Amino acid sequence: MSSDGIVPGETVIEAVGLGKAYAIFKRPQDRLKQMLVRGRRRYYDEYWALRGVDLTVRRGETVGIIGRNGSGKSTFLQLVCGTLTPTSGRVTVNGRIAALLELGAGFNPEFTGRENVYLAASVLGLSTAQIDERFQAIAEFAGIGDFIQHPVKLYSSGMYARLAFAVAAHVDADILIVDEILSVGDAAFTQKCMRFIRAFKERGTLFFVSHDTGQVVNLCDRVAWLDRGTLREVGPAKDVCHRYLADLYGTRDDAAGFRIGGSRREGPDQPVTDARAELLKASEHRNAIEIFDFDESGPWFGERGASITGVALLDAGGGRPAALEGGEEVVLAVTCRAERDLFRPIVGFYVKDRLGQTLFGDNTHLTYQLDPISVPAGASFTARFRFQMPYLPSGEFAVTVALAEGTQADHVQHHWIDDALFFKVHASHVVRGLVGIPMLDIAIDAGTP
Ligand SMILES: Nc1ncnc2c1ncn2[C@@H]1O[C@H](COP(=O)(O)OP(=O)(O)OP(=O)(O)O)[C@@H](O)[C@H]1O
Repeated sequence: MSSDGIVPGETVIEAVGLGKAYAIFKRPQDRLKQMLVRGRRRYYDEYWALRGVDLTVRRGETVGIIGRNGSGKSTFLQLVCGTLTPTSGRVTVNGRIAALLELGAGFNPEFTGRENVYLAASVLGLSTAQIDERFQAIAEFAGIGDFIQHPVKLYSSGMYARLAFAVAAHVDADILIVDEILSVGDAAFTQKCMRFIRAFKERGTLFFVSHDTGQVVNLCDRVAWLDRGTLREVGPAKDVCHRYLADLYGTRDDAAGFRIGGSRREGPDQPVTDARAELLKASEHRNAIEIFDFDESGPWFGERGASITGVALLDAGGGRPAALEGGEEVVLAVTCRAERDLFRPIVGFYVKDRLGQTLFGDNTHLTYQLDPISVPAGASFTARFRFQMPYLPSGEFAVTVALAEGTQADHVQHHWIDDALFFKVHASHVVRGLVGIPMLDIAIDAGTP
């Protein structure tokens, strides 16, 4: 690979000045008028979803496409697949493309899953005999059971994605296009797809669209960043994702407060204070939280390549009080030990109420996605989540903690402990809803007569 991330070799996709414009009619009747005047007058505005895109992709490359919502990613991929025709420029493709697009894989909704497998695989160039041979493997990969005999219009979006992926995985494609489809599957299926994608990378060309830049960096050699329909940058995955994220967060790369790989803190450190905070503290509604000790014996699962050894809810100064308060700044500290070398550890937590409803939670993935950390075997490390505890209704709460390795979509779960830490809220002014949020001001204005 060269310094700009380009893999040398035969060109499989070449887009030159590629563009797609849509006609936007202000009123429905304008569309009719336009048909009648046959191009002699224009009753529409032109909207360029994609404009002037030049991109060359070589055999064996893995190229990520990133960009904000509506930046033209799907339009570009549909032009490459030939499901859309360009308004300007051209795109040439040399090889068999299997596309997994966010909105449909070209299945006929009235046909059964089985019929669609035959249809889609034959469109992709397989003979009936080849499909007969592979059908069982496709059905097993999809794992949708008897649903394969039912019309796909009855499928959930997850089932649809499973079948689409199963077909694409078995048609000997040279080029695989994966557009956000992984976001609809469950975790186990996503992992299966990621294993397939990784194996596919060894032999084919991959186009990969995801809003998860960590996953893009993990998988792709090069990244193309689309911005309002134009190609803003193409280059090595990590560099381009870095600048994209900086742009997304509205800060320059080197701006204070934006450090990819470290913790990111913006704005003042002051928590948002409820206008009645002092009043609440002094009242019978004082949101006192009693904290119990870390319970190592809670139900757990995981491969134990690393372990969670401690969970504590601390005050803002890192002290370990017996009680905290809703609305206050707190730190949840999760201490872990690597039993073997770890690459990209992710530590996360959920807070659940006594009915098991998740109130909130978070993990370290986003913070470290572009500059992953490694931990050598035998070393201990602590993830700290500093946040403002919401006001909670009275009752008992449990914190579930997890330690994984990989990315959000593709990871090994090392140690997941349900109910690792309990806490109890003794009184509250929150009478409705799962949590109370700080009210910055509450007032009744005098009405005008
Ligand atoms: N058929 C259409 N008619 C008019 N405008 C369209 C049409 N299809 C897409 N667009 C517009 O083109 C722009 C690019 O859309 P596109 O779906 O390619 O973006 P995207 O980057 O894939 O977005 P997302 O991340 O939300 O999936 C958007 O502004 C969209 O509204």
